[in-house]
Amino acid sequence: MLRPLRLLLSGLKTQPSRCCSSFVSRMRYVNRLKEDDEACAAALKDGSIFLFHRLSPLLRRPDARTFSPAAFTCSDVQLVLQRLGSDGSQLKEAVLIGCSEQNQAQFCLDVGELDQAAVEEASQGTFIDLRKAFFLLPATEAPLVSKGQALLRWHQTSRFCGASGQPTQRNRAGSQRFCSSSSTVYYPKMSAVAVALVSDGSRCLLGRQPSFPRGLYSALAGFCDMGETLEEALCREVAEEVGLEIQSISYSSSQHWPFPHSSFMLGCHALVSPAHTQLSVDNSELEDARWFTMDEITRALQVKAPPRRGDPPIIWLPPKHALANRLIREWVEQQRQSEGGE
Ligand SMILES: NC(=O)c1ccc[n+]([C@@H]2O[C@H](COP(=O)([O-])OP(=O)(O)OC[C@H]3O[C@@H](n4cnc5c(N)ncnc54)[C@H](O)[C@@H]3O)[C@@H](O)[C@H]2O)c1
Ligand SMILES: [Mg+2]
Repeated sequence: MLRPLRLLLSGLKTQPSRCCSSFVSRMRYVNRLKEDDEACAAALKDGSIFLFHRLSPLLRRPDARTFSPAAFTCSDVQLVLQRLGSDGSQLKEAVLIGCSEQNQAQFCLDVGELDQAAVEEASQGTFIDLRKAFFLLPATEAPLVSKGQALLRWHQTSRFCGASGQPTQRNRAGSQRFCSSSSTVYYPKMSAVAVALVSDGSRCLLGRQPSFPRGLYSALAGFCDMGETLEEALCREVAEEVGLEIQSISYSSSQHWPFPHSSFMLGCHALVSPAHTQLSVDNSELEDARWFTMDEITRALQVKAPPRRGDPPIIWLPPKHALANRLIREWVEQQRQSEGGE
């Protein structure tokens, strides 16, 4: 039977098209939802929604060892909201996060004005602070939750225009906010952070801030200043924090880091001249910085969990989710390859 044209057109709007590779069509679909409020509202009806309570994501435990972010359908969320006495209009506050490989639009929604325990009971999950949740989740799922939280936080802190002081209005997807008084469009922001794993050829340099848990050492990092290149930021931060000059900077990879407020981490490897490895640590920034041998790093990588109170002191490294961990592992691999090649 022929479908009416209106239905065909609405179908085109609410599903990724099938003309290109599935990745391309998903990316174009998400882009369309950001620009078309009507298509976005329709996509929400068929989409999945991740709930947050005052920026803490709702997680479920499919089994004793696994945590996963709870994904709800729009009608599930409506039921939960209705059970708790809400009229469901909050659903309009949902923010688009992306699109799953199953072509389903993904949204996040903060239900912070409802009673936390009541939502947990109705949805059979637990709201867990992102600082904990991020590391409980598999590395494949943590970025989705951290992106959702970052977008929700941005909306909560961007309600007014910096130029006119008037309230801003969001589009349906939540990908931008607009001030009709000053005609300013605001987009979600990230701060760029440069991270360097510095090596002298046989050792690597790690430091710790006073706020780090006991025994944790990480790669040197710092926020990029306005107008700086990545390379300039890395050279400045290493000079400021440990008094060394670096060279041979090579880019590794990047990640979104939700702590404390949405940073865009850019990870690099760098070298110091073996003749200039004497550290001069700025104790206003770092409590300690040291050179670590390959043996020390290999041992530290084997530490599976942070030491508990009363445990003997040990050195441990950032968890797998962190870019610093990746840089350290890449360095170990490079060392192994160069030892094998000698
Ligand atoms: N994912 C990872 O592997 C990884 C590794 C290292 C650091 N980090 C993160 O990188 C971030 C920056 O590292 P850092 O603390 O060494 O930076 P840093 O050395 O630049 O020192 C932080 C200080 O810089 C100032 N600052 C300048 N611009 C800022 C901005 N846009 N936002 C906030 N503060 C700003 C503040 O005074 C702040 O206290 C931290 O949030 C840390 O969590 C992540
Ligand atoms: Mg720093």
